[in-house]
Amino acid sequence: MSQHYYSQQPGAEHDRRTISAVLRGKTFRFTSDAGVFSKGDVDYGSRALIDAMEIPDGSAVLDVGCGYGPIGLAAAHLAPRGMVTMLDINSRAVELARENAKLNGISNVKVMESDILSAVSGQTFDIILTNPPIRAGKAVVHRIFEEAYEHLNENGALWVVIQKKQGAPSAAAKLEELFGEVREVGKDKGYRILKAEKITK
Ligand SMILES: C[S@@+](CC[C@H](N)C(=O)[O-])C[C@H]1O[C@@H](n2cnc3c(N)ncnc32)[C@H](O)[C@@H]1O
Repeated sequence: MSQHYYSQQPGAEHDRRTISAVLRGKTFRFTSDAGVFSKGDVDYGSRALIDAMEIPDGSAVLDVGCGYGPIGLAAAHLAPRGMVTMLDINSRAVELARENAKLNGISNVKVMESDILSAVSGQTFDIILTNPPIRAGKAVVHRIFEEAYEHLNENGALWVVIQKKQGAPSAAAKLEELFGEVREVGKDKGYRILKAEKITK
């Protein structure tokens, strides 16, 4: 069975642990496990995105590739009257994200197993957040961007964190092709935060 963090069913032996992290002023506890992304600590890039993201209360938010949940759960904390949908292809990550919502007393989330955005067909969102699975390949990352564009409301925004050396320039080019314009709204070490707004004229 595959051991990659982006597998549907990671075969790795369990190695559950609970870590804590302060995100946007709230102390979260996250249970992580072998076979999920960044199990030992909240990923530096995810933190950079969490620090930069603007989530107006009441927003319909989508976190694509939620892992054990730091980005989506931080968004749910920032928008208590909003609803955050969290998706991941990895069934272990999905279970952990559900568990972590409970562990942190967060109820305005839905967590679903999904290949890209397949589980939310027909739904649209105000904000889509992603720390994309670079190791799954460029085709997957570009499909996430394409499907995100399709699932955004008018004036909605896609926020992406990506390392410069892992393809930020090519991601920005793809986003520009889809959205017409993309802005770099944050920079932290080698990470770039890109924001693309869906403005139809
Ligand atoms: C870079 S990790 C980010 C995880 C999490 N957001 C975090 O901050 O820790 C990318 C995530 O995308 C998921 N993923 C990979 N391929 C996917 C796909 N085709 N559809 C949905 N999620 C996918 C992986 O399982 C992984 O959890």
